[in-house]
Amino acid sequence: MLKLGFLPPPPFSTSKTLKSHSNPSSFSPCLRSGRRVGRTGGELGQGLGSRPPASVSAGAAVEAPAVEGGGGRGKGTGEEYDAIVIGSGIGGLVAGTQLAAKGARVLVLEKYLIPGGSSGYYERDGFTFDVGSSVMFGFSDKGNLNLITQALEAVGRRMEVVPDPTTVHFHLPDDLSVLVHREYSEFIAELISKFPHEKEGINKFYGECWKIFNALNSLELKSLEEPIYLFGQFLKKPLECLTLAYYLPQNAGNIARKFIKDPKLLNFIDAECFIVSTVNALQTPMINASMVLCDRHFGGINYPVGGVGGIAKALANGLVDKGSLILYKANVTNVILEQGKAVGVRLADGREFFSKTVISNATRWDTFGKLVKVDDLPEDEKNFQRIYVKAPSFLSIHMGVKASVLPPDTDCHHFILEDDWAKLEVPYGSIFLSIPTVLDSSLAPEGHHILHIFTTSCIEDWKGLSVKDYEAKKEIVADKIIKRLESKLFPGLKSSIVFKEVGTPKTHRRFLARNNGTYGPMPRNIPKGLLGMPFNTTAIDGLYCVGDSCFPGQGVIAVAFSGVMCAHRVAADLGFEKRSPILDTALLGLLKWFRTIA
Ligand SMILES: NC(=O)c1ccc[n+]([C@@H]2O[C@H](COP(=O)([O-])OP(=O)(O)OC[C@H]3O[C@@H](n4cnc5c(N)ncnc54)[C@H](O)[C@@H]3O)[C@@H](O)[C@H]2O)c1
Ligand SMILES: CC(C)=CCC/C(C)=C/C=C/C(C)=C/C=C/C(C)=C/C=C/C=C(C)/C=C/C=C(C)/C=C/C=C(\C)CCC=C(C)C
Repeated sequence: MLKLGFLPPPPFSTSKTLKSHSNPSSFSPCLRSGRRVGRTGGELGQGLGSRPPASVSAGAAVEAPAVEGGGGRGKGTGEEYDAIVIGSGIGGLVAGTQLAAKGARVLVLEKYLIPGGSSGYYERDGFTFDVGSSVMFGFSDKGNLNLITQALEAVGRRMEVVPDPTTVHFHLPDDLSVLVHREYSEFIAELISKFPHEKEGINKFYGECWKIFNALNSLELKSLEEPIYLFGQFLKKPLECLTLAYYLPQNAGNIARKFIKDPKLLNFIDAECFIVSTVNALQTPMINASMVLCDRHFGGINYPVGGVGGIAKALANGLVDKGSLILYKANVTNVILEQGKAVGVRLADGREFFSKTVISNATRWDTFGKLVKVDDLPEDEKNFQRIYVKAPSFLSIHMGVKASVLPPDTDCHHFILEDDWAKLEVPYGSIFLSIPTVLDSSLAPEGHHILHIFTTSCIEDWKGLSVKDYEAKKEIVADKIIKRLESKLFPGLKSSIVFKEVGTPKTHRRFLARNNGTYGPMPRNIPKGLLGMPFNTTAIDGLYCVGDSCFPGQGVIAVAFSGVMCAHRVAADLGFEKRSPILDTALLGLLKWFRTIA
């Protein structure tokens, strides 16, 4: 196993400490071979299973101080925080920790038992599973775009990481197999060897991506909604800012078509974009495509030792160290408005907490559909819903398998689309597979590997079923996917399984509070790049959004950037950073207008 030595071992979360806490979370409620822990009903009235026992406390995973008995001024017992963050996904945690590091007093309220949301973890029978995918961008020791590393450092945390020598192994129709090597030159040489007639086009398209990545990487990243910073960057780096402004409304597919003619190679570019955006290249903003297509070679993909869940735990611990608070089992049902301004939140159990600002890490559909009670949806949100719809959810299969089933030198991440390019964006059409134990063997008992298999799936496919039919359908669908993997990659896979848990879009909705299980917005049609994507401020004074329904969209590094931007804008509004109210009005008005023409 290669070890990247740039960071010392984390003081807070080795795989050992992860495993020493008993079963703190339960992403998918169904246990192996029909073993179940009872049901609590809830939104999955059809019986997906249950959360872990209520006696399992957040403190088992994070040293969170208790915030008991309501802290609201409504109850006359609590303080007014600078900011309340609803939700502890990476977006919410980065916003919270950045603010705490600037000296603000923050309260993070998380519905679930542990932090992390879709970047959380759960443990079963000695296996530590990542809830979401295990491909981590922005986790290197280089440049300005290593936002995960920087977010941890802001609260005095570091994690040991293992570099992945290959980002992803594509297994595509017509036996096209492409390995995305960490070394850019090796990847380009491999791609050119498959498409020698497109050598120039390949170099030009990926070269264009580097132009954008280098511009991004040269900037100090803060809020694009804060004029003093934005105009300052234009003065310091005019060429880079103009480059970004030029590409902001463009998509990767159009640019690829300028340089590349071979339809099969264009299909490959679609697959490159699809794995990070769940849409094809024509619908993927060029800035986002460049970010991921280059960071994987610049900083590389690096896996945190002990699992992805360690990132959220470290951020939550860091937040507490900075004198702020995180409270679990805190289900926010309302944002409290006074004279049109957000001043606090109410929980399902009736407790109220008050603050100068409220930041929602819930999806925009939930923030404006459930948490904020206004008669009419603000124009900005109508505009957002005009341009974007909910991206599909996933069916995920977490498995523990005997190590002997994997050939030696198996890569960590695979993307499989067997025989028909037309199936790329169709539910269950393609298969994502991560085997994080290839990089960190401590995640599984000796002699075993973890396989996390996922494929796009829509909640509609899982509605209206009885408990029995729902469970049976999960088994049937999972079985088909496993058979496909058996015939494409790993003969004998089924008989090597020692643990299996299947999650559906309903599981994602229930345990991660994702609206319809979605992983963020996707454009309804061909978008104008990132131009229509809302930033962090909202139409409601004092209310901000953070996470994947904000600029720049889905992905851990993307939501980390949204957290950095949000914290900067909120800090300026709270007086922790410089601001100019006149320039604010002008810039926010201009950005709003850009969104309406997107
Ligand atoms: N490797 C990867 O790239 C990878 C892996 C996992 C996840 N992801 C990405 O992470 C992104 C999501 O991050 P995010 O930060 O936007 O959101 P998130 O879904 O991870 O976190 C939101 C959090 O808010 C909580 N929450 C929601 N409503 C609440 C309420 N009313 N009260 C209290 N808590 C509430 C949820 O329980 C959850 O913990 C996804 O887009 C996904 O692509 C990426
Ligand atoms: C304001 C205006 C108007 C103008 C101005 C100009 C300028 C200055 C601009 C600027 C801009 C900027 C800064 C921007 C930024 C951006 C960014 C940072 C972005 C980022 C992005 C990212 C992303 C999108 C990411 C994503 C990722 C993901 C999603 C991932 C995923 C993964 C997976 C799923 C994996 C797969 C797996 C397998 C295959 C197994």
